[in-house]
Amino acid sequence: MERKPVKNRNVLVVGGAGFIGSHLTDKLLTEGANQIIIMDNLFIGTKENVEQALNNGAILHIDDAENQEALSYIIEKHDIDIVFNCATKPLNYSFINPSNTFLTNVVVLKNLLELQLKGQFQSLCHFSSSEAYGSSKYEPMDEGHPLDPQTPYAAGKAAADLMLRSYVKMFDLDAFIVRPFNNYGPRQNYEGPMAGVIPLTIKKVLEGDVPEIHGDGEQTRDYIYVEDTVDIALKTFPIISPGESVNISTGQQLSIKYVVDTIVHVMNYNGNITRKPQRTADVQSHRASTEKLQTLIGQYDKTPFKKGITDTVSWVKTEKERKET
Ligand SMILES: Cc1cn([C@H]2C[C@H](O)[C@@H](COP(=O)(O)OP(=O)(O)O[C@H]3O[C@H](CO)[C@@H](O)[C@H](O)[C@H]3O)O2)c(=O)[nH]c1=O
Repeated sequence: MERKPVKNRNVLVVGGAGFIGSHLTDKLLTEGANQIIIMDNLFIGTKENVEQALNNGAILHIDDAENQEALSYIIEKHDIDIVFNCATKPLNYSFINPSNTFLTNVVVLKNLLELQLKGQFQSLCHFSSSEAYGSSKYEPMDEGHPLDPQTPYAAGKAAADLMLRSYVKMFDLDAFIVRPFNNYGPRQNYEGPMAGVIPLTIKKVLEGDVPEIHGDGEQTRDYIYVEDTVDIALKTFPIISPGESVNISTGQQLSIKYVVDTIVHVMNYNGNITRKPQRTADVQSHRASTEKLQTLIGQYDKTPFKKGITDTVSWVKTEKERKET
């Protein structure tokens, strides 16, 4: 399968002002996409995330992709060729509003598939999540690993994946799935109950608060730096077949205890670390197989974890200072 790359094409990034979406938008600019359109409801995304992209010619529509009419209007207006779907609600929002989290993950993709079926655009790259696998049944987890979601967030991701595959089989659409494992890096939300362990720990240390480890800290994740994720997604874009999925990860398993220890070490923090009960329905262990990714794009030098953490700490610091002045 050969798909024309993004250069000179009109691209829509749904959820393009969010964490992964905004980095993807930046990367699309450097890859020479023609028009770059961002659609975001700013639920968790921010205008600041795309400030630079907007200065470089990207266009932002603040609107909700759960509204099919609004989505259709944007796609038609800008004569979109390719859609990247990065829209989602945070996993931790599952605790506050489970049905809404589930539905966002399903409805946005459903709308996109319906519009693609009507011929409104050519190609669809859907950003799913490793969470759709649930805890590992075996490791390394390849793309054939069962989908066994443990949260409504993950159930929405899994349902969306199945819907995409069925539309490809039945209607021969040009749509595929990239499956990032845990992303971290600049622009990841560090505020409040929806923040992930890396940005929240950094924020706590900066504010003189005590970082927390949930459970025994032995649960593992496969962390990848966000700029690597979007670079890899665009490298796979021209070659991955419709209906296929590919893991985006390092294949390196880190315990949460190791993650928190690395952050406090980088930040020279010698204070306490509190233990909290393990989060309900938490994934216990994740380690991805990167075999398929390597077959597609070859060897890829990923950002070393400590370097990625150092850059993330710098970003949170600068961002907090900017907000406080
Ligand atoms: C916020 C926080 C979390 N934890 C624990 C809970 C989990 O066992 C582990 C990782 O939690 P989180 O950082 O929330 O990440 P996780 O549950 O893996 O989910 C993330 O990664 C998923 C996979 O990329 C994404 O689909 C989700 O949107 C994203 O939220 O760290 C702590 O030990 N301390 C903390 O302060």
